[in-house]
Amino acid sequence: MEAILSSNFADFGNGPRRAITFPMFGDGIFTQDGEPWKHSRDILRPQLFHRQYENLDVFKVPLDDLLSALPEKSGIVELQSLFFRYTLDVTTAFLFGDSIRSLKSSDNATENVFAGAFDQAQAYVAKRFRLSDLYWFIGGREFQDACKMVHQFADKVIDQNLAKDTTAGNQNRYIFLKSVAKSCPDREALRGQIINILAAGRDTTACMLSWTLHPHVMEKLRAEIAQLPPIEEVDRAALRDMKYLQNIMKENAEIFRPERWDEDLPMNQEPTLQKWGYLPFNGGPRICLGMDFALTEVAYTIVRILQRYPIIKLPNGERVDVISTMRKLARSFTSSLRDSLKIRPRTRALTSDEVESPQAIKEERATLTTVFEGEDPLVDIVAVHGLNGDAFRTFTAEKTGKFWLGDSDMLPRDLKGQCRVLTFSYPASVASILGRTSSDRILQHATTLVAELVADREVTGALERPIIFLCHSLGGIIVKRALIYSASRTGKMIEHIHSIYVSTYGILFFGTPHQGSSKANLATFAQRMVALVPSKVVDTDSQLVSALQESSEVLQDITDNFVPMMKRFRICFFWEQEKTSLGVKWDYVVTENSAAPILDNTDRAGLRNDHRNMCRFATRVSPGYSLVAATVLRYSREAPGTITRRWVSEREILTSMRKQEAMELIKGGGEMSGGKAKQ
Ligand code: HEM
Repeated sequence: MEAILSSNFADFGNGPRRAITFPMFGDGIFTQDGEPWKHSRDILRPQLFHRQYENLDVFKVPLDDLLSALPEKSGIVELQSLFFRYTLDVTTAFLFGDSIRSLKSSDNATENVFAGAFDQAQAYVAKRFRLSDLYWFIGGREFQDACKMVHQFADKVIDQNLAKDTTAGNQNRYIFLKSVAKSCPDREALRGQIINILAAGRDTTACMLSWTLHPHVMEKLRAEIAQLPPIEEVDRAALRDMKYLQNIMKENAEIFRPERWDEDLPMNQEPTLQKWGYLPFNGGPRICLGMDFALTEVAYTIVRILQRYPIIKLPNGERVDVISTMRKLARSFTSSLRDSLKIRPRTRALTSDEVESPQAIKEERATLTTVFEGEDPLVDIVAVHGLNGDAFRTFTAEKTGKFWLGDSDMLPRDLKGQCRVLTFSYPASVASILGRTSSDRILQHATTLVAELVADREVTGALERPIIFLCHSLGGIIVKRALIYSASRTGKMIEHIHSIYVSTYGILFFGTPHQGSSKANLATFAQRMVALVPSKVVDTDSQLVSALQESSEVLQDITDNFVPMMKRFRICFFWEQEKTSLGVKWDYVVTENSAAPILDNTDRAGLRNDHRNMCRFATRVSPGYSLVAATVLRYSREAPGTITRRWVSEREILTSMRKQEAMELIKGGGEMSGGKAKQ
């Protein structure tokens, strides 16, 4: 490869490429060789320099159009075809200064007729490539008409854009077309360059986008996105610093394990392989001129999509599969996904239909994600979301996308980086928790939380590090259940499970229904959660009442069992100070009485927000943020001393329990042997 692409470059030409593509591409960088090619490269190189798109402005309008073409909350969407339109829109925005906005246009609008003609002409060109020297077998009227339409449209857009007034506030805006026009002798030459770049930048980037949204990488990618500054401040440099995302973009279809790029690959052992082992953008003198542009475009698009839809999954039964057969490849020059990329994006909980499907519930696995890790952490801060919540979204401000748990400018900064922050994710739709088997489900999530935490802390050698829980809404019940479970596990073989109870120092409850000692309050809470997200937990009103009754009994039992151990923990209760729309009326989802019972030695405070938004802070000066941060900081400072002492006494207690058990065994054994001796 190195010889063909670089050292012996001059010995290899384009073969029949020019003749194959000329009817569509005309005279441009792809179809040229020798001196004309060198000249094109000289003209185009400075135009594709990263300074021209450093602030990412060129991507913004097309990206807004893409996001508005996606379902608002949840649903299934065929994304790959939207990506093809999107990359056409981005490339035209870059070339002409204004995007053709094919994503906004109706199907029969000129923009989409052009997009269709472009596809058709390109499909012919791809077929001609397969026949190589016999390319002329493929052509005919349809091909000619499609090429003509592409040229006519390009001419029209060129005319419109060249005629545009640059004095009306646009003088400083860089426009590719105008810069290239200065170096092109005539219209044909200019049109050629434009169509060549359009073809270079569209399918390639659309396919890369489709590949990058791979189900394996979502969780880790979300955590990296959560570390970004507010999206308005993100520029090309910030995207290049996203190590995991950059690795994902390098990954190929067959393997898809982005972590391998951080490993010592055999490819890195040898200088030639190092340079020539990775060739998606070609290498040598004809290396892709738009590589950096494409990587920036993909990175920014993925970040914005995942910020809007933290959960993206393939619908049940859908697979990620590369189109590898020649028949499918004939459709374009790039490898797209088999048939389509259907995904299920979600901003909120599943819709009622999806809630019903047991598969929808099963699909989501419980997981623990580390979203921040300081150098020498003194505490583990563990966030647990509530009903219909999400490990990231529950703690992310909707407008700014700020994820205050992981953002290095928010909580980690207030704790001087001396913490680890983790967030627990579990299936939390109304149907997956409330209802007849509530108690089993809550216990299942609680034990998973304990098991995941223990495993993580064991692996990182931090089993005795203090823990502070931050829990929203029903997440507080899961944490209480987890602590009850952990407290009860003292057997020799399961002592590690007990470590969560021993290490827990503080809990911040945000709108958790502690009830104010009445089951009616819990039933009301459950009913309100159902009202917020209508769901087919049950079919009839009477079933609903009895299901919620049962749920509220479960919540009540957990609360009762937790009371005796409360004095052991530092606790702060936060209640919502704003009402939530519950369909027909506005009300508190959890009342102050229930969320913040007045108890000795506990802190309590109101937060100026509604139930859903009470643990979302857009900036450090958002109402309530400093209160919450100060509480976590205070607990983090106090925790290490107390938890170290607790571990010392816990070890003594456990040792004496072991001794006691041994004594009882010996005693029991003695009686037995004594009995035998008597016989
Ligand atoms: C993921 C996206 C992309 C991939 C994988 C890719 C890949 C490639 C490859 C393999 C070539 C060499 C083609 C050949 O000579 O046979 C190439 C050339 C080229 N690419 Fe890209 N490309 C991408 C995006 C872009 C974008 C977005 C632009 C412009 C906005 C662009 C502009 C060019 C140009 C101008 C050349 C011609 C270079 C020359 O012949 O000297 N590419 N690209």
